[in-house]
Amino acid sequence: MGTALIYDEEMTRYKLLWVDPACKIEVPERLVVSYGALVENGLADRCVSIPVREATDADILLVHSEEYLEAVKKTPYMTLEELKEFTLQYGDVYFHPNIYHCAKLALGATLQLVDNVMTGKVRNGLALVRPPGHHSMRSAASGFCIFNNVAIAAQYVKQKYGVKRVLIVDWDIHHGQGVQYSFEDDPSVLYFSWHRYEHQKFWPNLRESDFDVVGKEKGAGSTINVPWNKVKMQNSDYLSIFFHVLLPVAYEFSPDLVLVCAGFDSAIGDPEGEMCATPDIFAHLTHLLMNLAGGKLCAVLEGGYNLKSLAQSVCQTVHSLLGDPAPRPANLEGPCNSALESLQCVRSAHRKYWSCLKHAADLPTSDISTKRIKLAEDEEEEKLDEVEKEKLIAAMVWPQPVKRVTPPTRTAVVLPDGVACPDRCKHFSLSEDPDPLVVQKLRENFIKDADDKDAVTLSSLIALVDKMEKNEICSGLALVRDVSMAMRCVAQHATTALSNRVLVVCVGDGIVPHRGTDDGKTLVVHFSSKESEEQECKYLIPVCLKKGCSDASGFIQAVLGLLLPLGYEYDPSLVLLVQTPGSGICDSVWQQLTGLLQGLAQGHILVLMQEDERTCIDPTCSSLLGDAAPSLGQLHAAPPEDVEAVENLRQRLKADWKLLQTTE
Ligand SMILES: COCC(O)(O)CCCCCNCCCN
Ligand SMILES: [Zn+2]
Repeated sequence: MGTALIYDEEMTRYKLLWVDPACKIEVPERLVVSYGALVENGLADRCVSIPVREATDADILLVHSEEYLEAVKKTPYMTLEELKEFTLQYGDVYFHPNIYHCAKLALGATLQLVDNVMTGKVRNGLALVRPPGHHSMRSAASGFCIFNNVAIAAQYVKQKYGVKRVLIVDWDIHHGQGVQYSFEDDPSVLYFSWHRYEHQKFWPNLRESDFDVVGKEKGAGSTINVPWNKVKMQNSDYLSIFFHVLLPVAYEFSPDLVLVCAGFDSAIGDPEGEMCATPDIFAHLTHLLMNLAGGKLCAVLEGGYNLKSLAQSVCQTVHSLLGDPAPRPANLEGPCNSALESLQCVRSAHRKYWSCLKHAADLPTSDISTKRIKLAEDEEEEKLDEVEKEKLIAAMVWPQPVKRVTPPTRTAVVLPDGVACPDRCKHFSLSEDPDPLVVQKLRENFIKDADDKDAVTLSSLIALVDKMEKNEICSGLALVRDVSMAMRCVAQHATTALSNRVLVVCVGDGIVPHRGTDDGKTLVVHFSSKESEEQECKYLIPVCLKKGCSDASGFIQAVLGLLLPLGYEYDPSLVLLVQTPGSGICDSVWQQLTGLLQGLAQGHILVLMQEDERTCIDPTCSSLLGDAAPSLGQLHAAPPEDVEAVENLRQRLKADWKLLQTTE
């Protein structure tokens, strides 16, 4: 299934008609450069183009009041003076004779996207719209917003499709208070927002944007606010919040649909956000959400005012929606102290609502928190006047995102004779006879007793890994007689011949290679049900789960809160995913794991399985080909000893792996 792109240039036909410093950044060029970049990068053509429609009164009244709608209906006929007058009653927003028409198109575009995803015409999509929506309230416009596109979309799908649970992820740098107010007592809509806050000093300056506002009555726990109390947040800060707050809760909640308030003012260069996360981070944020809700994801443009980083961020998002491998998450180091403080506060505020956070630490008591100590340079910066600051931010530079080309072959498979090659995969076998020297070396190193057939298989695997290295093949699956031998052989080849870093993820009670873990060339994470006899060290991490991988909740929480942070910080060039017999892992959990790991190593993942594991071939290939994994359903509480085990492991390892930190 494809990716929808919904855009109409009519939505560029309104703008600020008078002087207002607060609104001058919201310009039509925002849409023009975003759509233009999608066309220029050949992304628009790869999407399914869906026409916008005008929202009806009924659509608008799902969230807004009659009196507000009636008032807005009058604006097309107002003089300039009347428009200015009308605008004064609201904050940081402006009206224009054509903005009501455009607001109906923006909402209509959003609902068209939702309809096409819910009816299965497309898997996911992006609506490129303005005016944005997440600040507008039942009876008030606010923050450039007229109708609350995403809030209305959530009510719309509940009403029209009987959707039980909707997740709204708001990665715009402003708090979408309008969305929060619409669902604060509604447990069926989980609203997550991070936002520049600076202890309430940043717009919209609301007390209810802080981490301890969690929703009301039945909705308690279904509002997650992550305040950024400092600017210059980076990729590591954003990913830490995904790994240790949003994803664990989202998987427990198990939404039927994911809506994204896709504001890109959280990217570097933006005058509003003043953050330092680079546009390629949206490739990962999008990818990490794409295995929820069976892949049903609707992204709707909100903010984003640096035309360069906006265009790049929009392209990164659409690349991921199309299933293109994400760029490697380079140079992640770990969250800054302020982000860590917010992380700890949010996890503590929500531990009584979400079993995945039950073991979260208390609120930070440290009085050295960034709250009270105004660091010298901050005061220094504050002295800079607005104009100076804007010049500094506009002058910010960052690396051009790497080109994201999908290799000619998406998934290659090495199968025993007689096993059919799944659709859309390419059967991989040695084009010519294996090089006798290679076979000789293999025999010496790996195949003492085994027969020549192994030699052929192993040399096929080496050839396959070489082609992945050259980006001719993206991912691979191999069924082998002896997975441990194959694992050691591939790991050795990849680390020595190709001088790469290899992340080896072992699932099941099989044998684990010890090689390569001391020099950091290999990072082995081994999930099993048995206490390991292996000596744990920085690069050899045994994860013992009571019920092994058979308990979906315990396993997936270990993947989200431990394996992904490790993998992203390690940043391998190849992922080796090995399933040894007796893992007990079920297909849908295995597919979630395979899907999530493709955010690493530009999607270069090689799956090794025992040759008699025939039932696993199709689900594995489906995931390797980029299909969304099936939803796991609402997750019950993980076995306490498993949560404990992962928590203890995180505490022990966080000195070496900064992305594992969840407390100051
Ligand atoms: C949903 O709209 C997207 C948005 O969240 O980006 C709107 C931001 C309004 C920002 C209002 N203050 C501007 C002050 C200028 N220095
Ligand atoms: Zn914003």
